[in-house]
Amino acid sequence: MDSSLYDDVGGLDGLQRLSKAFYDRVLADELLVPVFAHFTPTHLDHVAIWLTEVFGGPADFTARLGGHQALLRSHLGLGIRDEHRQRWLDHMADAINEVLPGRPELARTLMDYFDWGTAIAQDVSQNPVGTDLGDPGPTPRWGHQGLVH
Ligand code: HEM
Repeated sequence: MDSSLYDDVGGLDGLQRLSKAFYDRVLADELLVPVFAHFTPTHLDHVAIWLTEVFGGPADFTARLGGHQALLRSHLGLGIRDEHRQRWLDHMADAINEVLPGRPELARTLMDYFDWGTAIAQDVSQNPVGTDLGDPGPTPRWGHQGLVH
């Protein structure tokens, strides 16, 4: 399959709609609101730009927003627990169903990424703000067969 996941989800526009549908749910959830206490609307755009790069679109998160290391650093000190991560995944699955309905195979591939990525976010979040994470390497890329690199 030659198309990127980025193309399959409808490019940046599709990812912005996904990000919006996701945060509408997160910010209405009493379990998650304390974790997202410092949410600002830029967060929504930044997530769409991160996913653009991961799913094979332009590398704008690396060019403009600090790349892989900045993404990891955003999660320092959050102390994400198992139930936070699970709820995050539940909201993402619902948001995918809303924005990309009737595409179970695509939904599964996207959720494979989110399953993988949320485990890393949870792990990193146990470290205090300011922890030196070293060089995590380039932003990961995810395709139809899973992790590309
Ligand atoms: C694949 C998994 C994930 C991705 C792609 C992701 C993406 C992002 C991005 C791009 C940012 C930076 C936002 C900005 O610069 O404004 C961010 C920050 C953040 N993420 Fe995640 N995240 C993931 C998992 C999680 C999980 C599991 C949680 C908690 C349950 C979480 C909670 C947060 C919080 C609280 C912030 C900082 C909020 C803020 O600055 O307003 N993330 N995330």
